[in-house]
Amino acid sequence: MSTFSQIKAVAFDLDGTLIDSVPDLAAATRATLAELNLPQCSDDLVRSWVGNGAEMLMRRALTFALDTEVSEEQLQNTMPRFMHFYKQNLQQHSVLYPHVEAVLAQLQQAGYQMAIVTNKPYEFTIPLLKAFNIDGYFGIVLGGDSLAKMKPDPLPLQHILHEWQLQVEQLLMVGDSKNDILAAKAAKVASVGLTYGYNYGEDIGLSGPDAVCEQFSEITALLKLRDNATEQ
Ligand SMILES: O=C(O)COP(=O)(O)O
Ligand SMILES: [Mg+2]
Repeated sequence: MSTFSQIKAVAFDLDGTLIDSVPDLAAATRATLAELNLPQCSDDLVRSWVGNGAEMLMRRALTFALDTEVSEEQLQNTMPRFMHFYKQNLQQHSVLYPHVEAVLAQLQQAGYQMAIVTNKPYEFTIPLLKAFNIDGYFGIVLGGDSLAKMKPDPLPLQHILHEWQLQVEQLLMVGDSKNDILAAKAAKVASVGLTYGYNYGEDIGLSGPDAVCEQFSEITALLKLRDNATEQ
């Protein structure tokens, strides 16, 4: 029996999995640093800082710009400015990755339950899903601040298992970061690692997901769905 044969529900990561959000995260980071008269950062640097939520992104940005550990006070003073700038432009430059919409539609049609498990703050997650018109696919949406702990902690996936009364063999986590794979392993659910996203510049295969995909459309083949998502 294949690892994926009993899957009934899929939990998707958001940034670097469904949406290439770095351009807008980077713009908000730069606007925040500019306001503080601090040195600027490239999209590539920001890409290497994404993965542990907005606060950690800003902590990494400030540590880079100040060239020293940032104080808790400075971080807490800066966060509202970053949140303000990002909220203003959540999807100006961000895009859905290829085939995302078609695959989600196909999975929905095939009867899979779908959820979002992101480390992004919840207040940004819903507007972003709505902006790309994919919010209707997800029965549960968890942001990094929705529960007491975020990925790589297993809590968000355990929450989904509990809410949907699933056995561990029935849930699949799909993500681009080792935080997704570690969370899946800790929750004892299967995982797929995507190579095109953000993983601190590391090879996602090194985290040991059950499968590695180069494109989102490969998920349908893993779940043995007829692959018509990309046949248009
Ligand atoms: O906001 C982040 O740092 C990462 O978000 P993600 O969990 O959707 O990849
Ligand atoms: Mg991600």
